[in-house]
Amino acid sequence: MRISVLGAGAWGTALAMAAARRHDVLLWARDAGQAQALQRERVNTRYLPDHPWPDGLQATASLAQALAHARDGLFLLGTPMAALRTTLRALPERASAFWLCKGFEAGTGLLGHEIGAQERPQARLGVLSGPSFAQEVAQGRPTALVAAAADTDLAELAVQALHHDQLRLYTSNDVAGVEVGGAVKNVLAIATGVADGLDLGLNARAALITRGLAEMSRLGLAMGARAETFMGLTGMGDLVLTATGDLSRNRRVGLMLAQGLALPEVLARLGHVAEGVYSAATVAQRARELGVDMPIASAVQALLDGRLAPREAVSRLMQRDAKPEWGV
Ligand SMILES: NC(=O)C1=CN([C@@H]2O[C@H](COP(=O)(O)OP(=O)(O)OC[C@H]3O[C@@H](n4cnc5c(N)ncnc54)[C@H](O)[C@@H]3O)[C@@H](O)[C@H]2O)C=CC1
Ligand SMILES: O=C(CO)COP(=O)(O)O
Repeated sequence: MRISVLGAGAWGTALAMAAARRHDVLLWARDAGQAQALQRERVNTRYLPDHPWPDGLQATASLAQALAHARDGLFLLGTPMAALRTTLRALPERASAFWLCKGFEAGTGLLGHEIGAQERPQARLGVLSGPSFAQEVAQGRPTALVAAAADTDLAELAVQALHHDQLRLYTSNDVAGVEVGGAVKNVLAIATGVADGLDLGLNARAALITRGLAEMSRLGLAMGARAETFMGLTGMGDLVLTATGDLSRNRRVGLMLAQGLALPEVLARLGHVAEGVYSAATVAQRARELGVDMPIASAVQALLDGRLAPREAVSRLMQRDAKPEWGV
């Protein structure tokens, strides 16, 4: 199969490497210098150093070439959420594509499938998500992902592209559920990073993860998702990974904020995108519109906006009235 991966960050590169073991894969980097370096060095020194490329992977800075390459194959969109709309707009009208980004679009508050319906209504579109640090996938360590699409044949195309010994692909048709899980877990990972950075303990972290999962599920159900999706890989699975794993950029944002660093300094040190920073406000916005209570996500947003200091954000959560664990 011919596959083009658009966006040469850590995750786009890791999946391009995985697919290239069995397919003809072209990785598009928007920066010509970066594309030349990738092609010459056959390793992504900036985003995924120490992981040499398989023979089946080539890089280009020509978007036209990348679009032609997978015209009848599969596109994997590896840009951050902020670039998903423009990337979708560049695709052929009837392309088959999965995006890899996790978040709500800043400003509009839309999920990927809602942007896709606006920009490429005739294309076959889906989302690839699940607990998966790029670095571990590049190392060939066992990982499970979910390919979610309304079109079952399209989900099967993702399986053909990526399913192999160390990478297990599950399929789903709950696109909204898979996307809400991926977007909200990033915001929650900032919260557990803050709690761990303040040394609040393992009890606090378990409470944040569990109550965060309840918030994620409430929002998802209000948006038409299915409850079981939040118990699966793209809900609980990705939340546990990101909230506890130090490879997570979102968790590291929380850890650094707890040390007292200002957000611009945190982002400069990170050197990668941390989608939770950009999604926190839109999670809160969608929750407000739908009348869904999301106290942890709201506290993270207040922290990122500079309205609360890390300890104040924690106090705000602890001072809430007692209530039943389930129900309103
Ligand atoms: N790194 C990981 O372990 C995983 C990341 N993701 C998601 O994948 C998405 C991308 O993340 P990473 O690859 O880790 O980010 P990264 O920070 O490593 O790289 C981002 C890449 O996107 C490129 N980019 C930014 N704006 C662009 C535009 N307008 N057009 C083309 N390219 C553009 C940058 O040049 C850079 O190459 C995020 O939404 C992230 O949440 C999902 C699963 C795992
Ligand atoms: O989505 C991820 C793992 O599934 C990566 O999380 P971070 O963006 O926080 O590193």
